[in-house]
Amino acid sequence: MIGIIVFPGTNCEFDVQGAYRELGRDTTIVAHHERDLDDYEAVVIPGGFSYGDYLRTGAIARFSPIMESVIRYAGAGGKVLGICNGFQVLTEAGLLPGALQRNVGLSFICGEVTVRVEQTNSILTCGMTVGEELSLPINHFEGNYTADADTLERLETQGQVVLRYVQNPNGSANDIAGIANVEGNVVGLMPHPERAGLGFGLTDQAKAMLESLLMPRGSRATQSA
Ligand SMILES: NC(=O)CC[C@H](N)C(=O)O
Repeated sequence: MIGIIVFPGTNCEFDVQGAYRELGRDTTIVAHHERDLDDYEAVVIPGGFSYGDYLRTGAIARFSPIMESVIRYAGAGGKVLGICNGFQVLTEAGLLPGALQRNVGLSFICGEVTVRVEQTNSILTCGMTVGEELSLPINHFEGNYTADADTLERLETQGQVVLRYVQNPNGSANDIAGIANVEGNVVGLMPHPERAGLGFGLTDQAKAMLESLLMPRGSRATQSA
């Protein structure tokens, strides 16, 4: 069972639910005021505009009761995936380094991007192949990943950059589209794999990405490391 966390303003929870339903996986919606995550094999924080993106995107959601549980869950090795606004919440909560700032050009972008898989040591990419490229939808205003030089250096040398844009759409440092924590059990990305073909059938590569979340830790990553 996958727990999908919603805050006021989240709007991609049913996309995530629909995608996992297509994969035959059960999901439950978990409200921001709840605290219990024990029953879930993975937790997804979906996209949207939590608390209207007021103050700074993700900055209010991080104070929700459920985020204390997410921090504990991640600390115990639980799998946490943040998609778009979910990525923004994870950086605000300190579960991932850096921040997402406004896109270069200051426009909301909505379209398809090609991303390259850079690492297979994470819960998002363990069923994929390094160097594999795939097309994923994006729609965001604040997807421009930034971090100080030392953090960027650490992300690169420790293999925490899991996805990179082939053509950078938003000004993200080092073309970063998604990162993991050192352990690989917490991942955030700006593109939306759950929407890749949603309504028409998910693409095979999006399926592989979403299925990765439910693979036993280390199963494929250890083989390909
Ligand atoms: N699709 C989304 O999750 C949007 C993310 C965020 N609120 C932004 O515009 O940057």
